[in-house]
Parts: sequence; C-alpha cells; structure tokens
Amino acid sequence: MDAQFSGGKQLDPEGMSLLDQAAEFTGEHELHQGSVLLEERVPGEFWSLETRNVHKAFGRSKILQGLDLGIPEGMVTVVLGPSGTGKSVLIKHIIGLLFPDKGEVMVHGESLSKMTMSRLLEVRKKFGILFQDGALFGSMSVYDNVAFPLRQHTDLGEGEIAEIVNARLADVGLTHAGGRLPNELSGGMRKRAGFARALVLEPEIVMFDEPDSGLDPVRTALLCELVTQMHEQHGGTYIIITHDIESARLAGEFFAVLWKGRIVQAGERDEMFNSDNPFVQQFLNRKLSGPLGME
Ligand SMILES: Nc1ncnc2c1ncn2[C@@H]1O[C@H](COP(=O)(O)OP(=O)(O)OP(=O)(O)O)[C@@H](O)[C@H]1O
Repeated sequence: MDAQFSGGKQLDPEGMSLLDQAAEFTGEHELHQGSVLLEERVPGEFWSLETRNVHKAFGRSKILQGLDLGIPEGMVTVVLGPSGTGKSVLIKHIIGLLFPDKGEVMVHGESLSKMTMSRLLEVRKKFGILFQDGALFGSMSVYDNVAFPLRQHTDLGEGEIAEIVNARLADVGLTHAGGRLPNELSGGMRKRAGFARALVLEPEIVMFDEPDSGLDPVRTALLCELVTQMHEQHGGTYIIITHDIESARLAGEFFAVLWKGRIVQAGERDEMFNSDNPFVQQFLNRKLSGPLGME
C-alpha cells in the first residue's frame, strides 16, 4: 500500500503507513479479517475505532451478531452492506447512542461502555457526523446552522466564528448560500451544508450516514470528490456507511463488508474488489447470483 495515502497521519518516521505497520505487527491479511488476532492488537494504536464481538438484539431480532471491526486511523473507510443489515445500528453504537448487549466498542482504545457520561460527552466531540438529509435546523439559515456547534461548544467571538464558518462554506462551495434556509436548498446542497457543519469543530473522526441517498449519480460523484478533497485538506479518520458501490469505490481507501450482523471481510480496495469470498464478490460486483437473495 502507498505510504503517502491522502490525509492519513504518518506516525512512523520511516514513512510506513499505519496499515503496513499494523500488517507487520499482526501478520498481513489476517489483520483484515476482523475477528483474527484481536487479542494481540494494541488498543487504539492502529485503529481509531474498534468493535469487538459486538452483539445487539431488539426483542427477538438479532441485528449485530459478533461484529468485529477495525477502522484504521487517518483513512477513508467505507462500511458497506445490504439494506437492513445493521449499518445505522452500528453507527449508533460507535457514537454511544446504543450500547452492545455483549462486546465492546472502543474509540481510540477507550471502551464506550466503561466511560462516565461526562467522558462520553467529551469523546462525542471527536466526531463530526453527516446525517442522510444533512439534519439541518429548518428555521436557521445555512450560516447559522454551520455556526451552531461553534456557538454551543466554544467561547469564540462572532468574528472568529465568521472566519471559520465562511472558510468551511467556501470549502463545500456554498459561499453564496449562507443566508438561505435549508428548504431553499437542493438535496445535494443540504448535504454539503451538513458536511460543512460536521467539519466545523475540526473533528478527529467524521462519519457519513449514506451520503449518497437521494442524490443522482453525478451529484453523488461530486460529493464523493468533495469528501476526498476535504480528507486531503483536513486529515482525520473518515467512515462512510453506504450500500452504494460506486460511491464506495470513488471515495474509499479501506472497505468493510457487513452482512447478517458480522463483518464478512475487510481490507484495502484491490483486495476487496478481487475478493474470493462469494458474498463480497456478489455484493461489490453487483451480481444477481450468489448468497444474497431477495429474502
Ligand atoms: N431501535 C430499534 N428497535 C427495533 N428494531 C430496530 C431498531 N433500530 C433498528 N432496528 C432494526 O434493525 C435492523 C437493521 O436496521 P438498520 O437501520 O441498522 O439497517 P441499515 O443496514 O442501516 O439499512 P439501510 O441500508 O436500509 O438504511 C432493521 O431490521 C431495523 O428494523
């Protein structure tokens, strides 16, 4: 793998990427299989986020069934999986809105379920989240939506806030739209405004919940390009949750495929798109025949 991956943190002075270091540490390929050698990983060293044997059921529906996932630090990871397979449930576990029945979710090596509520609130500040529809406040202008986290969580003055908000609006191509209300924007613009807001507190981890939903293929491609640019510019760990293969291919550097509550396989682009695993092959190549049917 290229050690100079975009936006990634280079922890090793000799220029090895985190994945190279991780592979050397645990044995290549096995590292990417999620459940392998978990006990030998050093918490928080290579992975921004980890889920370890996470189980979650709602009543009798078992949604997560032993989910082992590592999200590498400083990369754009795409978590892919069919509809209804538990991707949103996974996001809620990662930000501590839901807790596992069994297993652990670790953020930078710290277990969310062992934290006090005040620590959890601190840890949540590491995250910027772009929700499906941008989740903007309908009665506030785009400018005020983007300024909101700064006004809530910092004691910056309005001059400094304006500098940051205007820079982020320029990043996402919405300089002209600061005065508009969300319902005066197109779906793509709402997502870009949500993206600007997600970046405003300089989060270490940015999560995108189905960023492509409701967008046409061209707008989807442009949004993916913007995600790549922002990652190059600001760095950090990005996680994109989607079932859209094209967006995954455009924006992702590391891929994890989720099915039936577990990670089927995780790894870098070439490894995944050339996988021998029948489910991964079917899903990533959009084949009609394979383990995934209409059920
Ligand atoms: N709070 C809840 N109570 C009961 N069932 C839930 C709850 N949250 C999620 N589920 C169920 O968990 C399953 C997985 O849902 P989830 O929204 O995570 O799927 P998804 O992979 O994000 O799907 P999609 O790609 O269609 O958005 C669904 O069957 C859903 O009905």
